[in-house]
Amino acid sequence: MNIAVIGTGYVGLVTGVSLAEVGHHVTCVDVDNDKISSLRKGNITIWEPGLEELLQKNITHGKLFFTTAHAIACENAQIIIIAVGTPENEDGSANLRYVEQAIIDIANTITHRVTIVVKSTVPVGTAHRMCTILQENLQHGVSVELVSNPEFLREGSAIEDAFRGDRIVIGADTLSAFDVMEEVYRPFRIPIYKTDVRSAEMIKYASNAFLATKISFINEIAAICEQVGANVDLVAAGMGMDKRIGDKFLKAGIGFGGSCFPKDTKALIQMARNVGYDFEILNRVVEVNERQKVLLVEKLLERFGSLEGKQIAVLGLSFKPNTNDIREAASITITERLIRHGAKVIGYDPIAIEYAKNRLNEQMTYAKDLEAAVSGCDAALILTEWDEIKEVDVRVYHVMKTPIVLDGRNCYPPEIMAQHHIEYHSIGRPSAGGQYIQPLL
Ligand SMILES: NC(=O)C1=CN([C@@H]2O[C@H](COP(=O)(O)OP(=O)(O)OC[C@H]3O[C@@H](n4cnc5c(N)ncnc54)[C@H](O)[C@@H]3O)[C@@H](O)[C@H]2O)C=CC1
Ligand SMILES: O=C(O)[C@H]1O[C@H](OP(=O)(O)OP(=O)(O)OC[C@H]2O[C@@H](n3ccc(=O)[nH]c3=O)[C@H](O)[C@@H]2O)[C@H](O)[C@@H](O)[C@@H]1O
Repeated sequence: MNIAVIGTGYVGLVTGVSLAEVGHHVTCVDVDNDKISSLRKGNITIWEPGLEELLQKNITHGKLFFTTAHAIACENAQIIIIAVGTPENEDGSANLRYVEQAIIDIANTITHRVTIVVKSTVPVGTAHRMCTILQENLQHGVSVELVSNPEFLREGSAIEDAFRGDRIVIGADTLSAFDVMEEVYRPFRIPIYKTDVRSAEMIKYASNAFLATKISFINEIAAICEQVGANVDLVAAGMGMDKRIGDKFLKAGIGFGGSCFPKDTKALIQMARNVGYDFEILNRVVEVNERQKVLLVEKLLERFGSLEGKQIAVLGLSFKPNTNDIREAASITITERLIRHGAKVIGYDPIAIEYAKNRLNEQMTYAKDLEAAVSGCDAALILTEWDEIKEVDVRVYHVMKTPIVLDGRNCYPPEIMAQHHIEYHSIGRPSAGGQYIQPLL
């Protein structure tokens, strides 16, 4: 099929590449000239394992094209997928100006019947509202169908998610729209869940909010574990063995970041507020997360009293491993706070440094590797559980002025750190690690 994708951010690009990979003819359009010229050369801006190779392969095979002209992208398209950003407004609600502009761009361009797919995360009712705007701006005689098809991929494993996701959600009002979407996604062999448009829009927010709730829940359990001498990792493993609970998204740490959980939780709270409902649990999920993000700084202040003149290494800058994305990463809040308390901060990340440089506090400096980062430091904070950090020989911390490690991602067994005489503070675990008894299966 001929498919146009509007917006070549993270989601638009992964969508374009994966649809081309299964044999569709895809043209991606973006208003950002630099992005398009870089993508045409086969270069990606947000690093993702395997993405650049698939991009280059599909460009070379003539299945994937990039343009800045909506008319070129939409000319022969049977499907137009909207994958533009929906950032946060000041009050937490979703800002729809890019989606609205994309709809106008489409309306100004198409001269034939087409199915328009909203993949951007949008509040319930948006697709129907966009349909009205579209009808008002369409050229005479053209008819369109509007479909909601929210995206569930995760950064860092987007290719895996695109080809092996748990479900594809399609919200539509007509059987013909479902038929078209089934044709688009049939090659992926992923279960398709068909529903009405508004429910599809809500599935996206409810899913992200539920996952965020699991994270804040386990972080609260971690806070209690620290007080009562239990080990949150062992608790989560034991809970996760119950299939009704599941073992995913129960990793305690320094809270959730990234371009979606923080904004989507707030947007759902706002969506509820607009209809007079106070989403109490979700309010608390967000509050717990704000507290969790600065927990390591609190622990550091408790340990040192003052951070004035202290040299602190920050290990891991991206919001999670396997991406160079630092949007809403804990590293932003933590480095700001450390610098405000008078600390000197030196950062290290396996791949996010270049991306981080313009976005983190300008007083921060960067190291070429982990050893250089911690060398001579008063303390090291671990913010992202990169394999490189988890698998390092922990004796590297002996090059510090004082080997004090505050681990926001529970990367090491506390016993090992104790054996190597490293002062070690992690999340929700007693410093001796707690007793681990293998379950009898
Ligand atoms: N980043 C992620 O992992 C996920 C994001 N989502 C959702 O997908 C949507 C897109 O997210 P990202 O890709 O991260 O956004 P992004 O903000 O990184 O990229 C959006 C792109 O759209 C382009 N654009 C804006 N208006 C345009 C127009 N009228 N015509 C053509 N191009 C236009 C921008 O220049 C930009 O390159 C959001 O609603 C987000 O919530 C959903 C699942 C995962
Ligand atoms: O809507 C979106 O944009 C996407 O948001 C998340 O994906 P993503 O933000 O890429 O990353 P996650 O793996 O979900 O991690 C988000 C944050 O939660 C944190 N996290 C995750 C899991 C966990 O157990 N504990 C925990 O603290 C991570 O460190 C990270 O900061 C969802 O997992 C995707 O399904 C969704 O499509």
